[in-house]
Amino acid sequence: MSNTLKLFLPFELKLLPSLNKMVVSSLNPVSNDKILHPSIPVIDMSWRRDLVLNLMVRACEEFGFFKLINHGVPKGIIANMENEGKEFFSLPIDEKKKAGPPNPLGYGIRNIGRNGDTGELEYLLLHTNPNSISQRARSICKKDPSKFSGVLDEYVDAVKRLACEILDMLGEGLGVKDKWAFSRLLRDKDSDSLIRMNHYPPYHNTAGSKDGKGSNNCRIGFGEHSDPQIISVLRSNDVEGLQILSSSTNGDVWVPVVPDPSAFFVNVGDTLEALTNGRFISVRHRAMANSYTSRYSMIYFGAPPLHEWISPLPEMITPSTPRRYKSFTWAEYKKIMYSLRLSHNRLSLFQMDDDEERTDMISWL
Ligand SMILES: C=C1C[C@]23C[C@@]1(O)CC[C@H]2[C@@]12CC[C@H](O)[C@@](C)(C(=O)O1)[C@H]2[C@@H]3C(=O)O
Ligand SMILES: O=C(O)CCC(=O)C(=O)O
Ligand SMILES: [Fe+2]
Repeated sequence: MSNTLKLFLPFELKLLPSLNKMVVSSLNPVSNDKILHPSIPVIDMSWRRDLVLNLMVRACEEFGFFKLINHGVPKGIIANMENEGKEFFSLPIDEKKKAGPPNPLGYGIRNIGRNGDTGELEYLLLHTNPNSISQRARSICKKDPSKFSGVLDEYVDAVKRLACEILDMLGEGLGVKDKWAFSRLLRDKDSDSLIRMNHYPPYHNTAGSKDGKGSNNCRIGFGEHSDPQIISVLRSNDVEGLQILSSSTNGDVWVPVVPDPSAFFVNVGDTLEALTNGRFISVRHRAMANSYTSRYSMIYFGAPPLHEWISPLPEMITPSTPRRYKSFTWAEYKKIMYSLRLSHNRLSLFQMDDDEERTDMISWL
């Protein structure tokens, strides 16, 4: 039995008795072959703490992604947030455009970033700072800006708390001396964290099936990328679309994430990959717009303050795992990421070259 299978046994058993793979249809537009997909780790926050720590670390090492259930965020807070998003996206386009164009914050439609990326979506991208939210609320929700900012602040507060709890567990699970090393960056009053609400409007495929499930004629809602921050906590309504890229012996496969509105999905971001010296992987993912129903997602991107230096933690550097990434400030990383296309592997620009790695090894010894 593989280590992975042993580790994810509680939920693997529910899926398949003896294999860590499920046979499902690929949603990849270029292939409709039946392929083997690894199943996505599910972690129940009500399990024993030591088990949760262990599973989280393994999920971040193997997938950079996991589903979290029994997370403790009240349903009402989530429902209020989803309703604010739905209300905003149902406004006439001219009204919505008053909250844009994105700079990068604000309302955007189809255009993603500054370098020509597009997708079948509209979105609101906001800073999580309550002052920034209340200022933006004036152009987003003219009817009741203080209700809008109240709902967002409450959601951000709850999801940030969850993100910090996850990061503390990861720190402890990794055996990092300073187990608050990750969460401190999000708790900092100058943290550059963001909140994003995405709406993928129904895409009507007259040639395909009407339920949006049988069609192979998908459109990209949000193209392939990794999230640049430390951690992303995503929640969507009950409509499929999110896919993660998983590397296996068969090559890379797009694994469809079965939607679960009662759960959160957690992504490792580029910055956490750098902090863990590549032990955790920043998962590449995308969202498809292939349904007859609107898909709504909301994502909290936990980020460090702009001036913060990001370097692999000392415990993550050993003779068998030499230093992989150079130090950078979050401001520097952001500047580079905004000069690049969505799909660019921007963290690779900060990889140590062989000479630097050798010098670092010598100073370590
Ligand atoms: C094309 C771009 C959009 C993005 C900034 C970038 O230049 C490359 C990263 C993109 C991304 C992906 C994750 C988040 O949705 C996001 C807000 C982020 O921090 O990095 C977006 C950026 C964006 O939409 O502004
Ligand atoms: O909408 C989704 O499920 C994913 C969106 C995403 O990856 C992002 O906004 O960075
Ligand atoms: Fe993303």
